[in-house]
Amino acid sequence: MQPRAIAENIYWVGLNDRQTELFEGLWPIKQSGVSLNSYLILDKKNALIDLSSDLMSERYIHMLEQLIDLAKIDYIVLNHLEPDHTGALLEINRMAPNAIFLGTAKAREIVANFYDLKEKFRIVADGEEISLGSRTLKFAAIPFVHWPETMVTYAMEDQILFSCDAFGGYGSLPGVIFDDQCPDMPYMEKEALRYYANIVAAHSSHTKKAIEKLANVPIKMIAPSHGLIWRKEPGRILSLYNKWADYANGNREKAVTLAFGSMYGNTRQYAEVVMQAVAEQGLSVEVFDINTVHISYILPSMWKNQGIILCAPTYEGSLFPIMSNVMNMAKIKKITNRTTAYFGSYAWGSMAKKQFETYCAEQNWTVIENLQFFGKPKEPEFSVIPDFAKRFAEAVRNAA
Ligand SMILES: Cc1cc2nc3c(=O)[nH]c(=O)nc-3n(C[C@H](O)[C@H](O)[C@H](O)COP(=O)(O)O)c2cc1C
Repeated sequence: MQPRAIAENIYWVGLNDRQTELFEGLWPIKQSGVSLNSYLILDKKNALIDLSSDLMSERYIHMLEQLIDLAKIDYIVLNHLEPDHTGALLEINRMAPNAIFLGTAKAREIVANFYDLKEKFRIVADGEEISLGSRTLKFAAIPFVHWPETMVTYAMEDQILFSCDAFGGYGSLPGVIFDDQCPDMPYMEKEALRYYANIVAAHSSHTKKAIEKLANVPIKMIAPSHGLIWRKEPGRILSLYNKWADYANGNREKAVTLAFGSMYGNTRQYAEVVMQAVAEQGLSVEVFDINTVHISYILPSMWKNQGIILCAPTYEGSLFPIMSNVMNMAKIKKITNRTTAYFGSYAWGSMAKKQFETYCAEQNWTVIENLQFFGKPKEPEFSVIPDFAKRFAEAVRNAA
């Protein structure tokens, strides 16, 4: 894509990353892609806000050169030091010798260690303002959304919030950059939730604090570092992030995530019947076959839903390893206080039940059922499902 003006003399200089298979080495983005948004403000002093990855530096520099001689850049604002925004830093630094980097004190520490860049860095305080000439930039620290050094930059006269990873989402930009131009908002919002659950969710209390800190700031536009620029409805992405952050504390959807894995079909067959019974209790059930569906796509469902049912067999004395990965990731992402159940097949002896119990105690998950069956599920195991579904639905509905 080519640079686009988002306001007078303020440009989006972003790129779609369609090459990276796994964002952060973990999260599949091959199908959705992700945009790496950077912004250039031309004024008496010229400022660049966030950069791009090392993979993209050549194309990124080419984009910038359409707008400015890089030697004329005065400030480079580093809202966040993750390498998807800073990989191009050394190359840019070489081509923009007159630029001073701006960031928090923590950003200075990180930049010194990641890029050996110790000179040319000016620490900006929380709330500090810098005049570019006709425009003023104001900086606000939002630590741990999602690294400790993170801040946002606010263009005061234009009321544009350059929010970096906050309020961002996966999904490459579909030839347009604004929310009001996007042909498929439900898709972009779904990808924003996946991004939230994968990247931000574990830091939800900090996200809430950031949203509260920004509550009285008049915002006409939110320009994040990934995904669409929110021009028509900046309040929309703010309220979505607020809702998603609130799921950490309760008020989750009265709905169910059912994740199952199976080697030979016994557990899968049982999971299908459980799914049907729970759905017949009037709860919406989102089902994931963990053998093939990446955890990245399961986490958003687990994050928003109160009910989580896990079905997996025993493997080498333990829970099926892919299920252990699902549970471990849920733990890392601080998915706590859920209503849950486990079902799984085994053949000669198993610690799976016990492991599930221990896990639930740690995560403060309320266990409604924890049941194993020998080989193929049979009538006694099937007969308990209707009563389980009733108790489970009730517990989900009554959860705070
Ligand atoms: C590699 C392998 C390791 C297994 N390890 C155990 C085990 O340690 N304990 C056990 O009770 N069953 C074990 N089983 C048996 C499975 O748990 C059993 O076949 C179960 O019915 C599989 O469920 P599924 O059809 O849903 O895959 C193992 C099976 C395989 C293939």
